[in-house]
Amino acid sequence: MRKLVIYLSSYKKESFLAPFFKLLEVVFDLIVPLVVARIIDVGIVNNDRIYILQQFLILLLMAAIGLACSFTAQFYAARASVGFATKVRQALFDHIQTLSFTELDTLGTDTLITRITDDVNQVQNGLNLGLRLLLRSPFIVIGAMVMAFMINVRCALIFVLAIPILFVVVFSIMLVSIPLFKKVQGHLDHVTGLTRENLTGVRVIRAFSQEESSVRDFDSANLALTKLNEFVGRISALLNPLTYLLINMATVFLIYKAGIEVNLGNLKQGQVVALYNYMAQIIVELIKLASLIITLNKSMACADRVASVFSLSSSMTYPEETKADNDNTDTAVAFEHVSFTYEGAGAASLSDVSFSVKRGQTVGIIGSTGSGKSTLVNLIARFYDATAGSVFLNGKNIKDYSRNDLCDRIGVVPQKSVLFKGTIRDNLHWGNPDATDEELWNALDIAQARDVVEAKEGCLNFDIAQNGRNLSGGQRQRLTIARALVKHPELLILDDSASALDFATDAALRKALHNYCKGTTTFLVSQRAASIRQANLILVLDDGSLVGTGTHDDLLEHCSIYQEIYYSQFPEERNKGRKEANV
Ligand SMILES: Nc1ncnc2c1ncn2[C@@H]1O[C@H](COP(=O)(O)OP(=O)(O)OP(=O)(O)O)[C@@H](O)[C@H]1O
Repeated sequence: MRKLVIYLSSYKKESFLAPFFKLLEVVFDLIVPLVVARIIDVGIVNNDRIYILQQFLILLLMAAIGLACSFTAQFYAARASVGFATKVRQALFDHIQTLSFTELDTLGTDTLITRITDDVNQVQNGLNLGLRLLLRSPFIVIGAMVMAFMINVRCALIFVLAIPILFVVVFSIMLVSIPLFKKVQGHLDHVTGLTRENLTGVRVIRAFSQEESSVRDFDSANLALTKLNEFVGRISALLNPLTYLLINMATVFLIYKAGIEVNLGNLKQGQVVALYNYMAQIIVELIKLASLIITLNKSMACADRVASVFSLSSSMTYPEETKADNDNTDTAVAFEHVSFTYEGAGAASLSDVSFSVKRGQTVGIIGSTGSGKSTLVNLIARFYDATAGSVFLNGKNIKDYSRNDLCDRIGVVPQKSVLFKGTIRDNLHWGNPDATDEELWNALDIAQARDVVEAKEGCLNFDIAQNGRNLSGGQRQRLTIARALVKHPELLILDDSASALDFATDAALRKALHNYCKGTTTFLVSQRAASIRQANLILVLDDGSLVGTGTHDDLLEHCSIYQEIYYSQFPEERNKGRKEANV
C-alpha cells in the first residue's frame, strides 16, 4: 500500500478536507442527544413551548450544517479516490509496458487485467470510504463515550466495558477474513482467464462442439469463486449479529443502571434518553467501522497485488544511448554459442546455436513444430535475452543498443497477426508515424495487400475492428507485413507470417521482398520448404539445436532433417533423385 501512496500526493488538499468535514459532521451528531435531553428535561418538564421550538430550530440548523459537511466530505473523498485510481491505473499500465516478455510470461495476461481493473477499483473504493469514515467512526465512539462520562460516570462505565469487547470481536473476524480476500482475487483471476479463453476461442469451441465442456469448466470455476465469496461473506456477516447482541446486552444493562440513578435523583429522564442515544450512535458507528474494515481489508489485499506488479522490474536493461562502435562489419547478425531456456521451463528451447548472416542476405529458418524457430528470432529482436552465449547485430552485442535504436532497426511480423482498433492508415503508421500515403501504398504493394485495402470501403480509412476481427487471417497477415515494411527496417523478421497466404501470393510476396528490400537482411521462418528454398542461407532447427546451415542444395545433400522435411513436402523429387541415382 505504501508504494501506492505517492499517487495520492497530488490530492493532499482533498485527503485532508474529506476527513475534516466528516469530523465537523461528527461534532454536530454528538451535540444532538444533548439538545434532545434539554428539550425533555427543560422544555417538556416545564411545559415551555417556546424553549422547545427554539431547541427544535437549533436541531434543524445543526442537521442542515451536518448535511452540508457530509456532502462536502463526499465530494473531496470522491475527487481524491477517483483521481488516485486514475493515476495508479495509468502508472500500472505504463509500468507493464516496461516489463520484458519474461515477466509478462510469468505473471500472465489474465492476472494483469484483473489487477489493472478490478483490483484498482477495490483500492479506489477503500480509499473513498477510508477518507470519510476511518476517522469518523472512532471519533464518534470516543466522543459518545466522553459525552456519556459528562452526563453520568457510573453509567458511562458500562460503555467502557462494552466497547473493548466489541473491538475484540470485530478484529478477530477481520483477522480471519483478511487472507481469504487475497484468495478470492486469485479465483477471480482464474474466472477472468477462462472467460477470455472461451470468448476468444469461441469459434474453435463451436467447431469442436466443446460448448458443454467449456460451460462446465466455467461453471465449476465460477462455483468455486461463489463458494469462497459466500464463505468470506458468512464470516463477515457474523459481525452484525454478534455486535448487535453485545450492544443490546449493554443497552439493557444501561437502562437498568440509569433507572436506578434516576430513582436516586442522580440523573434526569432526558439524560437517560441522551445516554441511550449515545449508545445507539456507538452501535451504528461500530457496525459501520466493521464493514469499513472489511472493505479496507479487501482494498489492502488488492493494493498489495497492484503493488507487487510495481515492485517487479524488467530483467532486461537497455543503455540510454547505443554504445558507439564501428558498424563497418558486413555481418548483420551473429549468434555465438547461444542457449535459451524460458523462465520456469525445464528444458532449453535453444542449445548452443552459432551462425552468422551477411547484410542483405535472406535467411530461411525451418524445423518441426516446437523446434525453436520463433525463439531464435525472438532473441534477434531482443524480446528475450539469451541465457548463455551472445547475439550480435552489426558486430555489436545486441545488449549495447538503446531500446529505440534497436526497435528502429528491426521490423518484426509475429506469428500471430495483431492489428489494433483504428483505420488501416493508423495501423500502418505504427511502423512510421511520418510515412506519407505513397509510402504506405508502396509497403502495401510489397506485402501484396493493395487489393485488400482497395477492396475496403474508404481504403486506408477503413476502420479495423478490435483485434482485426473484420479481416480474414490472410488479410491480417498482409497488413502486419506492410506495417513492418513501412518502417524500412535494416532487419526484417517474418515469423511464419505468410502461413495464411495461398501459394501464389506467398511466392509473389517473396519476389517483391527480394526486389524492393535489397539492402534489408530478412529472416523468413516457415514450415514450407518452398518458401525458404531460395534463401541465401537456411538454418535447420531440431529440438532447439542447429542441425544444418547452408543453401538449399548443400542441405539437401548433407542434412538428413532438411531432406526429411523437404521430401515430405515434395515426394516426387525424392523419387526423381532415386531414379537419377539408379541411371
Ligand atoms: N513463453 C514460453 N514459455 C515456456 N516455453 C515456451 C514459451 N514459448 C515457447 N516455449 C517452448 O519452447 C520451445 C520452442 O518453441 P518455439 O515457439 O520457438 O517453436 P517453433 O519452432 O517456433 O514452433 P512452431 O513452428 O510451432 O511455431 C517449445 O518446446 C515451446 O513449448
